[in-house]
Amino acid sequence: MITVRALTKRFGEKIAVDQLTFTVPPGTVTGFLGPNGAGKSTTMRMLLGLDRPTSGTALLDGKRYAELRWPLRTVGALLDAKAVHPGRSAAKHLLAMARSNDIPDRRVDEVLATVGLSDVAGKRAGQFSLGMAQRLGIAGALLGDPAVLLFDEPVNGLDPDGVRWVRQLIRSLAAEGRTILVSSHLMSEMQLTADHLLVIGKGRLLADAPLTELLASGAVVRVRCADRGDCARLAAHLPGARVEGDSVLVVDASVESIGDLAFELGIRLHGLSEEQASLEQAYMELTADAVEYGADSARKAGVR
Ligand SMILES: Nc1ncnc2c1ncn2[C@@H]1O[C@H](COP(=O)(O)OP(=O)(O)OP(=O)(O)O)[C@@H](O)[C@H]1O
Repeated sequence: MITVRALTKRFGEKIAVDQLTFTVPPGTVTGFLGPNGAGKSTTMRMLLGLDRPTSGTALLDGKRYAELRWPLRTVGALLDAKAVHPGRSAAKHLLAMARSNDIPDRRVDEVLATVGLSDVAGKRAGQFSLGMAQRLGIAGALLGDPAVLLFDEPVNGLDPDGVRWVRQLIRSLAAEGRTILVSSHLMSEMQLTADHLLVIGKGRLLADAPLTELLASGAVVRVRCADRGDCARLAAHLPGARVEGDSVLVVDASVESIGDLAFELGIRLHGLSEEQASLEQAYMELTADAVEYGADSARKAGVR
């Protein structure tokens, strides 16, 4: 279980994480989603004792990282796959980690087999491709058989086979009852991996909901008008409605209420249907104001 309470991190004037509160229960994959610079890595670093919170708490199974006698046996993490001594072999690297946490040496061979690196155990980590380095990082995370696992952008830079492998591994680790927090800036990736989503923007929590609920919240009613000119007239009566060609798109409204409204206004309709917005759309809407260097902020700043 991960418990984060009013967690805040300032770097000088900049607030990277702002009063973040959430819990991550065991047995499910929780996606930690937000645009670049949203504060995902900083939150994970505070959970791992690598950054000190300005205020608030970040707990792993009820304890701060610094209170854990053998941290690798409670929490495994993949943060920066390339942060490995380049001259050390994969096996030596893992052996050093194991011994520092009183983990039996045999775990090294076990985790190397789990991630498919047994054949290159003696090869220097500096010669590893990004995909291999990522697998080595995951082996290190699994070494202490921890109940809590943190993965920061685990599929970044992987080929399609690697991506599929990481996804399956993460799902199976959750099925074993572990607590899994996995960050990404890609909704499409989270849609395939996570059961539950924490969405953050500019350090603040924007959504904490099951994937299915976020999908439902993106429902849109599409109204096709027989006469295009009527679209604008209908949209004017519906807050938040948007005209798109011969259609009006409306969020948070029922087909019945829109049908009745069109009837009252004497507008002929050629179509009235409920559509599921893609998760990508729901995410874009949630984070529209929270993107640090997105197209939108560039536009607001007058950049073309
Ligand atoms: N050591 C630091 N000193 C100053 N500012 C920092 C530091 N670390 C992070 N930040 C700032 O804090 C904010 C959050 O960064 P963070 O890396 O946590 O975001 P993120 O959601 O992980 O983004 P990304 O997907 O780009 O890694 C950013 O604006 C970043 O520039």
